[in-house]
Amino acid sequence: MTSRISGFYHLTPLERLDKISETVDLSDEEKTTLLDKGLSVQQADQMIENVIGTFPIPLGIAVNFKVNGEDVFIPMATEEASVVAAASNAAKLTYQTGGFTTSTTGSIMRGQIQIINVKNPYHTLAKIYEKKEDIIQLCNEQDQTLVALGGGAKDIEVFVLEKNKMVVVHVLVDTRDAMGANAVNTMLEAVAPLIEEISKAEVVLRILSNLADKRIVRARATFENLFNNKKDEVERFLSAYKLAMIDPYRAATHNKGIMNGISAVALATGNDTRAIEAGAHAYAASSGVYRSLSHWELGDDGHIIGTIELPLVVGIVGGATQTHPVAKLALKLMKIKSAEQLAGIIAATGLAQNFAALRALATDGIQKGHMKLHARNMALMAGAKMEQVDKVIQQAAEKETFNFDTMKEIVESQQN
Ligand SMILES: CC(C)(COP(=O)([O-])OP(=O)([O-])OC[C@H]1O[C@@H](n2cnc3c(N)ncnc32)[C@H](O)[C@@H]1OP(=O)([O-])[O-])[C@@H](O)C(=O)NCCC(=O)NCCSC(=O)C[C@@](C)(O)CC(=O)[O-]
Ligand SMILES: NC(=O)C1=CN([C@@H]2O[C@H](COP(=O)(O)OP(=O)(O)OC[C@H]3O[C@@H](n4cnc5c(N)ncnc54)[C@H](OP(=O)(O)O)[C@@H]3O)[C@@H](O)[C@H]2O)C=CC1
Repeated sequence: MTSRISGFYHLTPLERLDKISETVDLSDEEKTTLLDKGLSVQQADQMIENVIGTFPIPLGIAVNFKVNGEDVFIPMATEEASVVAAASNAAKLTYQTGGFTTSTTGSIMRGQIQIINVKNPYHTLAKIYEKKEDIIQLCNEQDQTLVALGGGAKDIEVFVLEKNKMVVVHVLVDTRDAMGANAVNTMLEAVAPLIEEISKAEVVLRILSNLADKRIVRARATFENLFNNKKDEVERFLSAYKLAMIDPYRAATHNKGIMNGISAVALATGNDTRAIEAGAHAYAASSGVYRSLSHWELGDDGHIIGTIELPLVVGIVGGATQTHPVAKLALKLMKIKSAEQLAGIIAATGLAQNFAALRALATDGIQKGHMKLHARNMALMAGAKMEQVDKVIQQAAEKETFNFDTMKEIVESQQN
């Protein structure tokens, strides 16, 4: 199987699906699910409240990815043009240098229990640690499945916030292949009365933390030096990264570019994109200054070496991962066997996304590539009918501009 398919984007959606089906066995029913709207109103009505319909967004496939030695087609759900093209374009430049290599620190989530108006916080801290085993045992009584899978509550950490007379207990829970929020929150609510008994004070918050700093994923890759060793372009690329390390205004956009890739795969697999984004941005600020989640260095051979590290809390069970039919298919397309494997692929996609953006910004600028692909949206926005779009774009290309005003002029001239 190879994910390196040149010109994949010239195929029709059905031809792309057939191509992928050559290596991932998809039934006709599964193909229909993907090509139809993917989620029925009846299914949606089982997932959230007050359902009146569904909100389908495009599902693309990033090609050219090799992650930990395995070729993989990566499903990306996004409304933004050029994101899938960018990820594929960047991955292409790593295909011959070994692709992406990833690692994870495990699947430990932090659950927080906040205790207020604590008279003697340090005395309370000591008493809580003395009862650690009771706390852990009571947590694990809430989720036999998780414990049977080798997961469950493993440890606690206690913090004194002296100024506010608060003590915060962190329960460290291994949630295995689940994102784990529901599992952790259930444990915290069950153990809160015991914490109040030990501390002789009032518990308020019992909720997991999205700053999952014990569930860090790292990815690295070497990108062929497409600048043909043009020194100035390599320097421009690296200067764009360095700005994102020292300037929060730039770092916010730099990391948004990374999340274009990360959130698209997270959404496609039914994961909680808000939880992932909250954790990523909190981690980006954890040094005290909000900065880039990725790092870029010049390799000996002139290639550019990229690395990324961030908390990436994803599940392959729980949440919508198994209830949304397309999410299940997205996991099948990537042949996912564990949450850690999925997290690695997602981190690799974010790194690729970042390379493509920095490369465009350091050379032609983002608009040249982005607007060429965004043109279809602009033509439709300017009032073009579906059958008109290709002709409108052709005329816009002749004028070498894809802005709304030009599109509107072209559409109106064609319709008169
Ligand atoms: C857009 C490209 C890829 C064109 O780049 P190009 O060099 O014109 O592409 P190419 O024709 O040489 O093709 C190279 C490969 O790109 C892919 N590719 C090429 N065209 C397509 C297409 N139509 N559909 C799908 N895939 C496509 C495809 O894999 C292709 O390989 P091939 O199939 O030829 O062997 C390039 O200009 C690019 O990567 N630009 C960056 C775009 C980007 O980053 N978009 C994200 C949105 S902008 C944003 O929100 C993030 C940002 C910018 O703010 C972040 C930041 O500030 O850091
Ligand atoms: N701040 C946040 O991020 C919050 C997020 N959420 C939401 O919580 C949901 C995710 O919570 P989560 O607990 O994962 O969801 P679920 O409770 O749906 O699924 C987790 C449960 O699945 C069972 N399970 C079966 N197989 C496995 C396995 N291999 N590994 C791990 N668990 C397994 C476990 O035990 P058992 O069967 O005993 O349950 C586990 O408790 C998401 O929808 C998210 O949006 C909710 C609140 C806050």
